[in-house]
Amino acid sequence: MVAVPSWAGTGSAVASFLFVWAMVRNHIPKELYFFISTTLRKAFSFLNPYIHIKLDEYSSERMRKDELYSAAEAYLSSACLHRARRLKAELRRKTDRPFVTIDEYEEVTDTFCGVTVWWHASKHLPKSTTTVISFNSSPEERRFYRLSFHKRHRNLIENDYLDHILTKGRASIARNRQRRLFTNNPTGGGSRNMLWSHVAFEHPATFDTLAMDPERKKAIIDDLVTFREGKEYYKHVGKAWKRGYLLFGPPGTGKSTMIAAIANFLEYDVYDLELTAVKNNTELRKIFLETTGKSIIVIEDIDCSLDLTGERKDKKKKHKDETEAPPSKAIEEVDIANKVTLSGLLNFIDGLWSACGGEKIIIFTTNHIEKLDPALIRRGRMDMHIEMSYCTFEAFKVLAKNYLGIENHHLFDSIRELLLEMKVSPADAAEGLMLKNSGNKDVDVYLQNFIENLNKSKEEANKNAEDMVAVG
Ligand SMILES: Nc1ncnc2c1ncn2[C@@H]1O[C@H](COP(=O)(O)OP(=O)(O)OP(=O)(O)O)[C@@H](O)[C@H]1O
Ligand SMILES: [Mg+2]
Repeated sequence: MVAVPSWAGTGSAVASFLFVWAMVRNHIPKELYFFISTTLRKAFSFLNPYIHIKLDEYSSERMRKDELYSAAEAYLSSACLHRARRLKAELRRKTDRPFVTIDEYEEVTDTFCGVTVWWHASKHLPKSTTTVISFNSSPEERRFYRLSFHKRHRNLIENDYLDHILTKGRASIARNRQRRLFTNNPTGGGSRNMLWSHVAFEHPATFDTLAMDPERKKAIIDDLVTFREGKEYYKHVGKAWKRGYLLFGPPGTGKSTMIAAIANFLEYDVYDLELTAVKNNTELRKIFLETTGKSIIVIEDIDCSLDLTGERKDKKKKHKDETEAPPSKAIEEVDIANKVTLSGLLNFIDGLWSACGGEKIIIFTTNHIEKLDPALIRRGRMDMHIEMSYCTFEAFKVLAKNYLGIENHHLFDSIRELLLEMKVSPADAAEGLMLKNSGNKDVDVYLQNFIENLNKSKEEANKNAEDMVAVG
């Protein structure tokens, strides 16, 4: 362990002085006490070339954990842990791995641009510890770090090193945090305080395992990277830092799998929003405000969630059907108070509120893009429309690699031909390639079965088509 340098020999002199000082301080007038202590502090700081910066666990203005403290904690745990002898491990809430950091009263060194600094972990003990025995954890206990360095490096440390700590610490926190999958609780019910419930997000899908045309996959990844790194750009052009993706296509083509792959790629949390459980637009806004940055807000099967197109169609119908009595204004107002409307949803996506809380991705999925109101999915709201299609040969190759571990095979040509003629969803293709617990791991057999099944489906499809023609 390395300690902040001190002068040999002065230690015992200072200790004796402090002892005498503690004895006499209660017997001298207050004014004299303040005069002596101020003079002594000045003298010590003149002689001591080291500067100390204290990083408190809780910020003074709000009773919440200070971000710089948390960043320093994560930074020390990832960059300086190997130099510490006394460590502390704890299982923190919302994580599934022990978090190891330096223990209290331990000191470690760090080097930045050739300059050595000292980090000392400590804590303020609660005032009551000496007199009261408490069975609760000490609520007054406040941990802090003291960062010490030579005064000639003051500019470097204050301007660059603290920034470095913040950036590296934040990155380390993002890397190690357990990501979460949220779902909204029904609003208007009993648990009004808890708008979202969550579980650990553990979906294993990645872009490597996603069966899709490689070029289209690359275009999506590039788009995501541009978004993730676009903080300054979005600020510069005056846009909220958010991006919308519309995933559309038949069932089993990988829309939900794509969402999981995006979340894993960006390391974002996922908020799975069930619109039918939201009472009205006001509740929707509250729910939105409870989401955090670095998150994906998903509305699956948006065409089924609500009759979002109904609002506009009803108005048109009302004009056409003049014999029907118009609903009273009061009924209309009650109706709006009890449902999420298209305009409420549009506000949610890109109204003033949408810029709150950091970067966000909004994803809608649908099997029926044609049913959606164009206003909902116009560019700017849903910036990228991604069609998830039936299995192409390129997509099949990804599945074959994932499921069977092969990149080429003499039966691939026949499969290519069949996939050109047939509409097979990746979900069906994946099911056909899944190694069952039959003990038979022969790839030839699996591919042969796969081809046979495709041929059977083809024959059935042809027969159905012929029947239809005959009936017609
Ligand atoms: N493109 C794909 N790549 C890899 N696996 C896929 C793909 N599409 C489907 N699958 C497999 O099929 C299963 C179902 O896919 P998924 O739920 O993503 O389809 P979906 O498009 O969301 O369907 P739905 O419209 O019914 O919600 C997944 O668990 C996955 O194993
Ligand atoms: Mg789905």
